[in-house]
Amino acid sequence: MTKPGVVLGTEDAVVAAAAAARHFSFPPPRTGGDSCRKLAAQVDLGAAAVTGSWLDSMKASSPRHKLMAPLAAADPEHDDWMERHPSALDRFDALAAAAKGKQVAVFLDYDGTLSPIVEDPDNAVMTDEMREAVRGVAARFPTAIVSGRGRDKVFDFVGLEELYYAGSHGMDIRGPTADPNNPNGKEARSVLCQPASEFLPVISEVYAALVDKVETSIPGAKVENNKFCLSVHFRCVEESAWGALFEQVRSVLKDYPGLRLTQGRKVLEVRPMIKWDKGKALEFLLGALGYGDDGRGDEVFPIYVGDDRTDEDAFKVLRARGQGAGILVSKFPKETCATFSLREPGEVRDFLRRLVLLDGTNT
Ligand SMILES: O=P(O)(O)OC[C@H]1O[C@H](O[C@H]2O[C@H](CO)[C@@H](O)[C@H](O)[C@H]2O)[C@H](O)[C@@H](O)[C@@H]1O
Repeated sequence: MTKPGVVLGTEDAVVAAAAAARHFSFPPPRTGGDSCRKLAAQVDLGAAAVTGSWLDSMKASSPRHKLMAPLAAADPEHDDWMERHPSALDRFDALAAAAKGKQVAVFLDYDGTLSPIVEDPDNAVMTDEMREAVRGVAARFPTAIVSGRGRDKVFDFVGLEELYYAGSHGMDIRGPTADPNNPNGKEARSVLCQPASEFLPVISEVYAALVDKVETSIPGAKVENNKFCLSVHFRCVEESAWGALFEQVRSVLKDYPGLRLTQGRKVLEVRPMIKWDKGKALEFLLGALGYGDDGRGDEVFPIYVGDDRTDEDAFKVLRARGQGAGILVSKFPKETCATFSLREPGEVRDFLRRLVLLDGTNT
């Protein structure tokens, strides 16, 4: 079946899109375009892997760019990037017009999107204001959290039963356990997807090995068990020890060819070697909501908000479907497949509050 792009519902949308800057096109072209090159979250772990290239990549995961503050507005790099990835708040009207008449569905990454990045992953709480904004959106639209965290852990942080949760980078999906529009009782929707369940024993084994080898020998390193995947944090590790940390991780993983290594923000992620990522989770959830390839796929307007390399897989899915809005949370110009940008979680909260006010045709 051919998938049509989003059909703008009003004249306003056409005018708004036409007014967009020269490098910016919305709805996005289905094949990606210049700004959507292959973004490698995964790095080769084989014999040819050079520690130097890993180090470059680890440094790139924590860029020290100039802040995108108003003062930086004269910066050509900043201007060019903002032209290609305008603020979702500034372009909210165009986005709302494109969504008109469609079912909005909202997908939210957690760390760096709903909660600010902090040194200790166990302290990455979200504010009550953010929780209320998410609660408001979930009362209007199907809403999912898509996180690298273990599903139970991210649920503990968010604490809203009416959401879908896709933990472990989408390898552990569960539907809502309560319906905000059905105050008379709980509704446990039977959505469940665990494509990597056979890897549970090996992940536990590697977790123990990494704690033993990396945490004990590299000061500041922290290994986090996210159930179907693991995080090796180096945010609190001296940069001079990053190479040693990578070598330790590689020496553990060499005995586990079924696992692969990817990168996030000052974190190495150990994941099963299966074709599953946040993009697949997004496709699964859209299908579960009745908007898969085989059904009413063109009737939905998915909005995906995320800050990390792993979120690029979801942005790519939206590009490929030629619909919805990918929104990258970043203060710095970054290569991305997202269409829009927001600078930090405070802007995400403001965006969610505006979404709640969309007129009634989007429910
Ligand atoms: O997909 P996400 O919800 O963004 O999860 C990705 C990883 O996020 C967490 O690590 C990141 O946030 C930490 C807390 O702010 C920060 O200390 C760390 O440097 C970041 O990489 C989480 O701890 C990881 O397990 C997730 O995989």
